[in-house]
Amino acid sequence: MELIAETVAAIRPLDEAAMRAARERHDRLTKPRGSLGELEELGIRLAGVAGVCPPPLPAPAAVAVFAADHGVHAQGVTPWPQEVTGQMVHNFLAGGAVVNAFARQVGAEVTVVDVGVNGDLPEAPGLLARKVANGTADMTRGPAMTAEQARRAVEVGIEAARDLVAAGHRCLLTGDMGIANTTASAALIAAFTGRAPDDVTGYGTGIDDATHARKVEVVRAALTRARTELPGHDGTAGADARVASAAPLAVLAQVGGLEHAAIAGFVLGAAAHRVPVVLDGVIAGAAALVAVALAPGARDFCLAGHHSAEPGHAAALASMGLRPLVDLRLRLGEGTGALLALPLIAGAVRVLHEVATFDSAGVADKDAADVAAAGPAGGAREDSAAAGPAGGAQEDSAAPDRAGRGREASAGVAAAGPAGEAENDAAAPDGA
Ligand SMILES: Cc1cc2ncn([C@H]3O[C@H](COP(=O)(O)O)[C@@H](O)[C@H]3O)c2cc1C
Ligand SMILES: O=C(O)c1cccnc1
Repeated sequence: MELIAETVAAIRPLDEAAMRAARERHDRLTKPRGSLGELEELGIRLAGVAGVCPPPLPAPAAVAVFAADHGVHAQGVTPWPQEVTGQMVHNFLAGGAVVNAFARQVGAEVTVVDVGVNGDLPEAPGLLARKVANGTADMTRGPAMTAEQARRAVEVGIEAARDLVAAGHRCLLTGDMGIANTTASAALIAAFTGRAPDDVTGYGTGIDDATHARKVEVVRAALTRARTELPGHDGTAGADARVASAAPLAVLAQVGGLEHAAIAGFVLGAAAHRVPVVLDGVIAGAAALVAVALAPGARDFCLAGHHSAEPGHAAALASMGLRPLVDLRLRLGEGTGALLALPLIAGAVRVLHEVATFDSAGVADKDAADVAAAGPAGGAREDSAAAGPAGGAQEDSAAPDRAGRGREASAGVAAAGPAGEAENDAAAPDGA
């Protein structure tokens, strides 16, 4: 079978049993229920991704920076010369970019993938030479890529994910480098979400208002042209999102970039291997729309690292129902926003491995406290009402075998390694 179809077919839903085990475990840990907010949901989802509770820590982690050039650069949508794409690749390989500093900070490995930089790059350690073309064509004048180039670039991403997972990486992060790629991102996001170009086109690396106005018109012109070449398109903006979801690769070829294609493949590959993939900013958001249109189940394997200053990013994340972990008004790309989120993801997982349960720590369970304090959260009150005032705590202390097992299991996390207790939990939830 062809690699893209094979990868899409390999993507399975989240593992419900592992998520149930994680949910139940969260409720037994020595903290008020729900007190870790979205990190609890994150830990539960990661259990579903891995199919085990607790899920593996997201380490070692690897960020893949997909680099490519854009023909639409000729339309004056960015003040930066196209050569900066290749020059930044050298900087990544020398360890001198922001992505390298942040990767060192969180212990992630950086891999740079040349999927379409205009011009030759010398071989170098850390560089995967996977050039599909010397950049895309100008999307205002014709399709950015041929169907074959788009397919091949998606495969490059799938293969990169496969190889990083095979090398032992347990969390993948997306990165990008491509001068003018926020223009292609805006076009993809407009096409897939149906939003208007002026809603989703931002200031990229930093442009003046006149350049921004031109950029919006460039996105509009590319979409208008593309509609005439997409089978089944009636030429109206209202049909964009329907056509994009029915023919994502065709839309990708019309207005996307080679790095968008590769990142879409990277997302699919991570999902097929049941490894979480942390999305960086607007370029990753646009690429993930392509991946999710190809395989809706891939969405559950995506974590939104951060909220970029580019307006299209929020539109892309909202349409996939993903909430960003951090919001620092970054507008850089390279994988920087994804890397900054990694410690939060690790924290969400570590809680499930290391935090003691009420039984094991000898802390009185919540129900007694809830009844006394009638805490502010509606959920807590509901729970105590449902469980009754006698509560799990008393029951637990009256059942030494369960308390004992709890203590032993908790210690076993450190001694026997992460998976031990989890599998027990999944097989025989404690609270049953
Ligand atoms: C020195 C430099 C380093 C970067 N690192 C990431 N980007 C980011 O900016 C580019 C997109 O912005 P636009 O669409 O406005 O050209 C991409 O290469 C992206 O990764 C950079 C841009 C520059 C100039
Ligand atoms: O959101 C991003 O990742 C981004 C924003 C501006 C420029 N480059 C990347």
